Amino acid sequence: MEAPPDNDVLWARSLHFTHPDGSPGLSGVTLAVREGEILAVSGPRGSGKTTLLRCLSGLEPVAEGEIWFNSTPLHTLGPANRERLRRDRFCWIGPEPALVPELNAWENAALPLMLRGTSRRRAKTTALEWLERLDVGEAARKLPHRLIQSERQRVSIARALAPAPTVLFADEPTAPLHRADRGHVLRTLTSAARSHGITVLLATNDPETAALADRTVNLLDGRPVRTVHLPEVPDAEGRAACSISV
Ligand SMILES: Nc1ncnc2c1ncn2[C@@H]1O[C@H](COP(=O)(O)OP(=O)(O)OP(=O)(O)O)[C@@H](O)[C@H]1O
Repeated sequence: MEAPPDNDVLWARSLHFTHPDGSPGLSGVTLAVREGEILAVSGPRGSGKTTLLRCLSGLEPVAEGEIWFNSTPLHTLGPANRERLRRDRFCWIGPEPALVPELNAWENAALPLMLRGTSRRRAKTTALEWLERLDVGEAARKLPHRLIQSERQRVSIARALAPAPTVLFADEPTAPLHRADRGHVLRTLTSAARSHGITVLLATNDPETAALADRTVNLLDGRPVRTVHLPEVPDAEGRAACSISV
């Protein structure tokens, strides 16, 4: 078992994952993510993007393969240590906002900071700054049920960025937003990541979203594929691009 190169913050080798009901999830995924990199994980619906992010973040233990976070082997950590690592170093944004219903917007956004030991006062200041940046500052004192879906998602994004995690896992983070709002929220997310050196894994099947990343890994049926561009051919059956497994 060999630790990954120093400049890779996350490194996975030959990951295999099968869902509890026997459905195939991942078959032999190998990838490296550099520190501060924004990596898009792209592919059609059901190609395994969410599964890959869940495995890399330690939410799902893999059946086979290795996952390294810096020099820590995630694949051999017990549940308590995995949980601690996830709390202290990772943040997650899902396609649906998942806020604590009893806490207002700023308290939700401040929660990960307080769990990491930041004082309530400092956590509140930081949370309010992030809510402002994401255009939901005015909703800071509202409970989640008084917010519309897109506001709740902005609060989820503020909550994920506020602690400046080492790695941010963002699974279709702008799915609940109107198309017109997506650009602003994604730019806020990517510029925050770049200015704070946050490494981002961004699952998306939207090419415009993937274009904001430094690099894209394409998945198909739980394995990475490479898109090969072929020269245009005049015949009607010719294809300009195809994908091959690598
Ligand atoms: N909990 C589960 N139990 C069984 N099969 C699952 C489970 N979650 C996902 N799958 C299956 O695993 C495959 C990969 O799903 P996954 O959600 O990772 O894909 P995805 O690329 O993120 O899709 P989407 O774009 O729709 O979110 C799919 O065939 C899916 O039906």
